[in-house]
Amino acid sequence: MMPYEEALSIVLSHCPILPTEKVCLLDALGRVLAEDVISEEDRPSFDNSAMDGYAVHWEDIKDAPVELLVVGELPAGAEETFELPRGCAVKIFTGAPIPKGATAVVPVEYTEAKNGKVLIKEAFKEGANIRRKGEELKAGEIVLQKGTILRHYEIGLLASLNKVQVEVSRRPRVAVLSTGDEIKDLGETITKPSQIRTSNGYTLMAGISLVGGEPHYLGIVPDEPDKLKKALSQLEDYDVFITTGGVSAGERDYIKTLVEEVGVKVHFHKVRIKPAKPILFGTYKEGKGLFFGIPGNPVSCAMAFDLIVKPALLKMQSAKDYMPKTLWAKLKRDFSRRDPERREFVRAVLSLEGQQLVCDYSPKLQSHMLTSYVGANCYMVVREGVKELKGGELVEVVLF
Ligand SMILES: Nc1nc2c(c(=O)[nH]1)N[C@H]1C(S)=C(S)[C@@H](COP(=O)(O)OP(=O)(O)OC[C@H]3O[C@@H](n4cnc5c(N)ncnc54)[C@H](O)[C@@H]3O)O[C@H]1N2
Ligand code: MOO
Repeated sequence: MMPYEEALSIVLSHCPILPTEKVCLLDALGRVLAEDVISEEDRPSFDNSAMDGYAVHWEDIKDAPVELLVVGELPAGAEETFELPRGCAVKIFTGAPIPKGATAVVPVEYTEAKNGKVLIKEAFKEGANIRRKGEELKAGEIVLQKGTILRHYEIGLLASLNKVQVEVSRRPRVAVLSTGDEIKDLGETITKPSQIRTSNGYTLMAGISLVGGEPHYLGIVPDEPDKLKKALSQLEDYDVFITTGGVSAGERDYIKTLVEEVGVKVHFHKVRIKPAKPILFGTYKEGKGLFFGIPGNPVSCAMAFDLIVKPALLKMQSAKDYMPKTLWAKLKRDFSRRDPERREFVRAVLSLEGQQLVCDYSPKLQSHMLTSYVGANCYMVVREGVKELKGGELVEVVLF
C-alpha cells in the first residue's frame, strides 16, 4: 500500500492551475489572491496621534510636572493648520494630525486641565504616542503577495487600500456525489432501520466552500452500475469530481471499475492511512480534472478531505500555503492500538497547559463516529509500525 506522503505528492503533482478572475472585495473571502497588491501611498499618510491627550514640544515636558497654555483643539479629521508655539499644548484626539513643532503626545490620564492651562504630570519620551507617516507601509511596497489566502484580516487590509475589486483564482467547480442504497438525504423519510442519514455530501460541500471551492451537489445514487455510470458521465463539467462510498473491497463497490469506464486514469487506489484507506485518485480531461473516490465512513470522508483533497483545491488556486501544518505536543494519556500497519490520524484536542502544548485524543475513534470531531482541532499522528504512545511523550499533530 502507498504511504501518505507519496499519495499526497502524486495528487499535488497533478493539480491543474486554474485561471484568474476579478471579483468584488467581499466575494474574495476564502479565495486565493492572484496579484501582488501594492500600497499606492505611505501609511499612515501623515503623522498623527495614537492617544487622546495633549500634543506638546517634548523639551517643554521633559522635566514635568509643568504647566502649559492650551492653544487649541485638534479632533480626528482636522486640518493641521498651525504651528505649536513653545510653552504651549494643543488638545488632540486619537488619529488627529500632529501640529507642526509638536514632538510628543501626553495621554489625557497624565494631565489636569485648569483655566485654559494644562498640568502635565509626567515626562514622556521624544516622539511618544506619535504614529509616524510611512511607519507601517511605504508607497510602492508590496502589501499582500500573490498566492495569499484571503481571510477577514486581508479583506479589511484590501479595503483600507481602496481595492474595490481584486484578482483571485477562479473557484474550482467541485462535484459531490454520494453513493449507497442505504443512504437517505436530508428530509427524506427513513423507512427501515438499516437506512442511514447522509452526512458525507454535506461535510464535503462545507469543506469545499471553506477553501474557496464551488460545491455542486449531485445527490445520492444507489449502488447500481447503470445509475452510477450515468452520474459519473457528468465528469467533464467539473474541475474536481468527488464520490463517497463504494470504493473498498465489497462486491457492490463499483466506483473503481466505473470511473475507468468513463475515462478516468487511476493513479492510486488504497493508501496506508487510517481511516480512509481505500481512497482512489485519478485524473480526466487529459489531466485537467481530478477525481477522488472517498470512502463512505463519515470520519474517513472528513479526514480524506482534510489531508488529501483540501491541499489539492488550494494548490489548484495557486495558494502559496497549501500543505497541512504540523507541530509537536505532549500527549496527555497513553494511546494504544492493535494493528500498527497504517499511519493513523486520530481526532484530538490541542491546548495549552502552562507553557506546554498538550494533546488529548477523542474518546470514540472508530471511522463511523463523526462525533469524534466535536471539539477536536487537530489530528494526532500515529506513525506506521507504532503500536503505542505513552502519556508525557511528544507526539506529532496536524492542525485542522
Ligand atoms: N473486506 C473489506 N471490507 C472493508 C475494507 C477492506 O479493506 N476489506 N475496508 C474498510 C474500510 S477501511 C473502509 S473506510 C470502508 C469504506 O468503504 P466504502 O468506501 O466502500 O463505503 P461504503 O461501504 O459504501 O460505506 C461505508 C460506511 O459508510 C456509510 N456511508 C456511506 N455513505 C455515507 C454518507 N453519504 N453519509 C454517511 N454515511 C455514509 C455506509 O453506510 C457504511 O456504513 O470499507 C471497509 N470495508
Ligand atoms: O479507511 Mo477505513 O480505515 O475504516 O475508515
